[in-house]
Amino acid sequence: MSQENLLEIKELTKYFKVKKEKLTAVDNISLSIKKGQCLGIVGESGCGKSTLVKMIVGSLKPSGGTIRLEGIEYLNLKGKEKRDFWRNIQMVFQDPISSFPPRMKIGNYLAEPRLNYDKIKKKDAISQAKELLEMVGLKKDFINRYPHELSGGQLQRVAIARAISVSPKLLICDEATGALDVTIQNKIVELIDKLIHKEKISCIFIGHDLAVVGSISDNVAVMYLGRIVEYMNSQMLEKNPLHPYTKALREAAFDVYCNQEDELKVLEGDPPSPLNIGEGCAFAKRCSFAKEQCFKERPQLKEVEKGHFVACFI
Ligand SMILES: Nc1ncnc2c1ncn2[C@@H]1O[C@H](COP(=O)(O)OP(=O)(O)OP(=O)(O)O)[C@@H](O)[C@H]1O
Repeated sequence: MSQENLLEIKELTKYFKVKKEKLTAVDNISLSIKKGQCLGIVGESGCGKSTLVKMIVGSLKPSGGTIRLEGIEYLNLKGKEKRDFWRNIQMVFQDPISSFPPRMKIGNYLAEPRLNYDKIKKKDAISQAKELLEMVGLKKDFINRYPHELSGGQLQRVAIARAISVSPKLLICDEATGALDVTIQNKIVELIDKLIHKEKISCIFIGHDLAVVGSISDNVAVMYLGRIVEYMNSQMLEKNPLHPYTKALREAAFDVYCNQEDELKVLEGDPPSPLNIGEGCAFAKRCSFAKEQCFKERPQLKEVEKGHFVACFI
């Protein structure tokens, strides 16, 4: 294990049994995240993003492969070690309101993780809650409010504050801005960006919008039907994406990368069923460059320049 890597995922796979058939949701994925870096994961609905995250946070058991944080295969931990471990990985979800207990004041909600993990005094936890609120750009007196008294964007700030309250090593944002309108979305992305750098937290930022994901991430993995089809840093994503699928996503993300006057190109067709991916490249049927080989053989992820990996024969 490299000294610098915080998270290492090796050959991770998840199958589901659907009516006696095997559905491949995550197919042999290997990834690593360095300390303090943000990895973006992008792909259309159904490509396996949530399944991948559920395995990282221990809510789904992998069918194969390993996940290590600082070298520890943490999914096998038991008892106190397991309890203590989980503060290291915190999540922010898409829908802020559903993750809040409606009758719990914001102050108590923010104080709860420190009370549980560190057994600090309630008075100290509430005072830290006020600091956390200020850190995420909210007023201290929000501690006395209930979730329904806050907007979606404000609630998402509180969710982020709670996630960082226990000084995690890895913050996972699963479509964390997806339910917010665009101006609020940008502010939340800026906030996450500022906090992960200030607190030196590594981050996995998941979304279906390449522009949003690219704007916060150091490296981006593009997923298609359970596999990574391209992995590169955000400069390569902006200047030289190579996989036809990444290019199509990039063109669709016109607001950041393209001239707003350009015609918006939409990716046509649906991905094939994960029950029946077939032999060839899973993207071949939607790819305007596909040649005979693409329908017969599965392209493997290969390094084409330093740090830039692509699974494509073209
Ligand atoms: N519990 C399950 N049982 C059977 N199939 C599942 C299960 N969970 C997910 N899947 C299937 O696995 C594939 C990947 O789903 P997943 O939710 O990981 O995709 P996603 O990229 O997160 O999509 P979205 O952006 O819509 O959340 C899909 O085909 C989905 O239908």
